[in-house]
Amino acid sequence: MVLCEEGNNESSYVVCVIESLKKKITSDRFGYIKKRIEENSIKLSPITQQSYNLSKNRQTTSTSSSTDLVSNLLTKRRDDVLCAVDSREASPDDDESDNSQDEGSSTVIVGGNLSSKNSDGVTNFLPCMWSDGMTGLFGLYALRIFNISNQRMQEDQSVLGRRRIYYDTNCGEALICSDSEDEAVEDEEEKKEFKDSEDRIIRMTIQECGMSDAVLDTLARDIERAPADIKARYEILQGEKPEGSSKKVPELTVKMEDMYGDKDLDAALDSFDNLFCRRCLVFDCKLHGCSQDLVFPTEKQPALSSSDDGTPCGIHCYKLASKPDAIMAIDSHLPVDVEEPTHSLDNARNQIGSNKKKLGSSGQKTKSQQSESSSTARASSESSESEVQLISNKSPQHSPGLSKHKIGTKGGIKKSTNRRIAERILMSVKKGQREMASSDSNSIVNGCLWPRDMKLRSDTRNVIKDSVASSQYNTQSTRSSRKKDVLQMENNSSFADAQSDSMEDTNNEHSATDGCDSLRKEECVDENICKQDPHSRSWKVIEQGLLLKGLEIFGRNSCLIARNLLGGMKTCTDVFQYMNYIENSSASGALSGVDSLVKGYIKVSQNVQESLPRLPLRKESVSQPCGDGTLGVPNQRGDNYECRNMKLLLKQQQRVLLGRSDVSGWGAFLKNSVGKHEYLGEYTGELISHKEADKRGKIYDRENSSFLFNLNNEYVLDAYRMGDKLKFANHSPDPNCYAKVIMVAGDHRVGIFAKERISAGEELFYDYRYEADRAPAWARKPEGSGAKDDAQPSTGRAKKLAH
Ligand SMILES: C[S@@+](CC[C@H](N)C(=O)[O-])C[C@H]1O[C@@H](n2cnc3c(N)ncnc32)[C@H](O)[C@@H]1O
Repeated sequence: MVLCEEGNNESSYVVCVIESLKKKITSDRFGYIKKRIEENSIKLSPITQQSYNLSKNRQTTSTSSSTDLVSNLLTKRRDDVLCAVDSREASPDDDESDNSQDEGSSTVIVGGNLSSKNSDGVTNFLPCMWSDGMTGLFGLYALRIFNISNQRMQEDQSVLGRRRIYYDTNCGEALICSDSEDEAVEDEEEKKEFKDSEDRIIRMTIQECGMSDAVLDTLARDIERAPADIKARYEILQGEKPEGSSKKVPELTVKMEDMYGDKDLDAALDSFDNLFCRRCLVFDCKLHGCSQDLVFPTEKQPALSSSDDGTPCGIHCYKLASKPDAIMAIDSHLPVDVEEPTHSLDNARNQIGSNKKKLGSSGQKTKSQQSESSSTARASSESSESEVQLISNKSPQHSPGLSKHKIGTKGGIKKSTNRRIAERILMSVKKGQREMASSDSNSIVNGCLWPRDMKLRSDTRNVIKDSVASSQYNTQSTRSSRKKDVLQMENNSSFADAQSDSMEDTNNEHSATDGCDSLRKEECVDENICKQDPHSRSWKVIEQGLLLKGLEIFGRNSCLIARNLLGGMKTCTDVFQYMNYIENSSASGALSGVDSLVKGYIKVSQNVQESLPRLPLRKESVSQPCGDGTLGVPNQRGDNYECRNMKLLLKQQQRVLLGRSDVSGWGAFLKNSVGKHEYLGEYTGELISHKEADKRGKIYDRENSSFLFNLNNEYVLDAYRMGDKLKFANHSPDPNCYAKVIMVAGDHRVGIFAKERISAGEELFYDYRYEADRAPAWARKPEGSGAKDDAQPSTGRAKKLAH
């Protein structure tokens, strides 16, 4: 420490003291950081070494066998993404590439092998481009099913909640735009916290030089606060730590530990592994609950056949259900930290909870414990990334890598832990089998739902209740813009339709045990299905739809389908049994509706060459016409009504082209002619809150270009930055299309349908249904047109409304 001489000038003495304190703090800080870097590099070295070994091992293995898909995995993934991006950029005007926007919105980016087109010309694995150019960075790790859940902006990410950032018309640079004075003031007034280092300078300087005005002034100048604040802070500090009790040098060290102790590398990595959502690319994603397991095409198992390495994907894996002895093998197969299957979000959340707890209690743990737990967590997380292949990759060449990994992981595990895990899994499996048996018999005797179905049913009902309640709320409401803004669902036949479409039992709000017929119309669309095998009976239409999608994406891999698409709904065993049931059902006539679709997919997926990356199937080759009675439901409205959800789910949409509109800017045009009520496609976009929408709307209104669509009383779709081509459909009071909010797999989604027969090449219009008091001139209904506006007056921004 520099020695300061007390002289006449008190102020320069104080400055000298402060400077020397700062130097001391800085050097302590450097020392501490250096120490932590060294510690962390020691901790990291086994991990990096292990990754290096794995990668090296794969490389060696792949040289010995050309069939190994995981050869030089890291380079391959990088190259794949670059290729995909290149191919997209190469053909901007290509007709097929037009379609890529459509496809892009439902694209599943599955690590590498982002093939842009298959031989049938069906584009499937194209990267969703982030407007901010993040694809290159995150594309490798993102599994994104944009269409299914769109993208929910978190409140804390709110553009307005932070710094009022908007995006310019070129979709590129952000505009910083403060449009709310109140919020700006609020931000300014936010109290600045004192840093630990500032606290120490205040305390030590005053202890050294006293608390004269000159000292306070100098400190105030240095720390950029008011002298009164410095004084108040010192008093607080004194209250926290009575004078005289502080021992200067040790305190400094302890303080450093406090300051940086929580910035532990393990904790950070744990957070990343467990809390970072790889779909939305944010931490603590509310939509997906946690980080998603990653899936790569190399994981895709072909037919469930002999070469299976027997590694179960979790306690509900069909491999365990069919062969309980296999549990003993888990000892050497399961990643150490896998205590629960990742079949449901709940489980995942629980896992997060426990991880959080682990982090929270890190103070009680020793460092080595922390290190061990986190590296095992990482190991399990890694298993969700590349090591998911462990589950599915059956190539014998890959096995050595796998076993290496296991050995590496196992190194830090005590045998007793393994035994405990195995015992727990054994118990769970037995319990599961007991429950399965009893619920099965119950369902046969009473003809009612399985317990799991009951839960789902009640969950679904809650969702519906919420929707109905909120729609009632909305129709009654005159309280706020939001309430008036959203769908008038109850009065609105469209939403009632939408509900009855997928949730026929909304009105049957009796007890869940009222009998299966009334409750299960939704899942047992086909009464014949109810009478069939229990495997089929318990499958809802939406679950079957997801299974179809799963077969299309992963092939016949029950582990991956269950985990990625049917989490919380069906287990791996359920999927496996159902697929077997379908496959073994003899005559094609014995299967109806979706069952035969599933069979088609199973059949085709078996034929897909195993060595190729996923080949997208032509939907037309396996789909069957709807509304012809194959679903067992009379064609109630004669307009393919009952297929709407499925069409949305399966993206069976029309080709839409982009062109210069007859009315304004760009417009959407239909490539082929369609009949009345035909499903044309989906209006997709970012899923944002109404608050966010109102804030963005201000900017959009200024630009006279809004892509906001009112989805429900919680969310608005904003297609400004991303969305399907249908977002370019313009408004007309006498349109040829209409928009409808439909419940699909528990999500509200917007479908655009033909209001009449539309010829090929026609421009598509629908009525934006802007509220009268907010509609721009071009969307106002002509005076005396007699058109009744059922929208309530409100104060928010104009948003499109469904019928
Ligand atoms: C969803 S965008 C439709 C695509 C738009 N034409 C474009 O080029 O981006 C909605 C915007 O298109 C314009 N628009 C849509 N229908 C219109 C109409 N009938 N007359 C004038 N402008 C219209 C308005 O500026 C509106 O905000």
